[in-house]
Amino acid sequence: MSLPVRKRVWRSVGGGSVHPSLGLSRAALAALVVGFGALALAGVAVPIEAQMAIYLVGMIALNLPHGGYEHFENLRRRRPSFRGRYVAAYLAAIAGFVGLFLLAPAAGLALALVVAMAKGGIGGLSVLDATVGTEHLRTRPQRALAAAVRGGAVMLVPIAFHTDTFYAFSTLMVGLVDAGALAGVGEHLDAIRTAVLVGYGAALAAHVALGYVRGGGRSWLVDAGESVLLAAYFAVVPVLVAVGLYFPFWYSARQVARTATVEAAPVGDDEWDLAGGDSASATALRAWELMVAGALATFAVVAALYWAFPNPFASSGLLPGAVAFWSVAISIIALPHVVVGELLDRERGIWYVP
Ligand SMILES: CC1=C(/C=C/C(C)=C/C=C/C(C)=C/C=O)C(C)(C)CCC1
Repeated sequence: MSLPVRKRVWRSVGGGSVHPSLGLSRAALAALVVGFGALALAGVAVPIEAQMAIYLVGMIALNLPHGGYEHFENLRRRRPSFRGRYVAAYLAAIAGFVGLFLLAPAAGLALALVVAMAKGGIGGLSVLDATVGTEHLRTRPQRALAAAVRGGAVMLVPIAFHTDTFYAFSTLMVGLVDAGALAGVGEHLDAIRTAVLVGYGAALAAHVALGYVRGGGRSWLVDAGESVLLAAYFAVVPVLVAVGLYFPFWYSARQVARTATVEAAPVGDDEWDLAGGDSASATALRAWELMVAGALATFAVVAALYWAFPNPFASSGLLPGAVAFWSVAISIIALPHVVVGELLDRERGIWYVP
């Protein structure tokens, strides 16, 4: 028996035509698995400086504008009063997360990992809902497991397969406030690695098996294939490159596919359209103005975060310091993406699927 979630119907609404970025995202990840797998087999190590540069370009230049665009798309045709509440809740969530990180940096780091996993997991499931359908996911717990497996690939798999790099950069991240906050964790790394490996492996196997038992079919095959591809990608590709390219080349590309697939469905009230206009050029100009305003607002938030942390670059060099700062900053900015944009927005949600 299937349980309704909101007004969602857990099936494709796209009438069979799915945006090409869905296929491209799969091809990109598979190519990276093969490429980095071959490098590893040949004993070639990718310099850490190059990895950090790839991470920063992927996460700042490519991922950030897409995050802003998702909010624009969500708010575009909503009532002004709703937009006002949304922005207020957004800023409150950011302030709360900063407070937590300042008071308890290890808990703040844990929340940052949860935010990255929730964005990848819940956002990824919505793409599946809209494009391929999710008939094989019959119950709420089964859907939660599906989201946890997709999201868990992003942070749990790297903990198990790139443990030392993960720990080193985690230490830098808490170092924005307290360089010693993770000192006690170092001696337990082997145990943590084993627990994560066993736990994640069991969750992945249970997810694939349950989907088969609960109906199988094409949606199960796609879901199982993508879940295994994500796990392989984060196991094989070095963690900074993997996370830095996952968000633009998988997350963002696939949300474009979701948007394109549900475009035909009613998405709000044209009366309030932020980008409305009498001509195509008037609409383009308004969209441009909104993008510039959004960029300046984001810059102001990032500047405030830089000012709020006692050691914004973790007392480290430019590249590692920037990776640590940006990872904390983007997680703080992305918390409301999940909480305000999806969980509190009962009417529609940022990963809208009718
Ligand atoms: C802990 C840790 C990392 C954490 C990254 C995070 C937490 C990224 C969050 C991204 C988000 C939320 C993007 C949203 O669009 C790194 C830098 C990969 C390196 C390894 C250790």
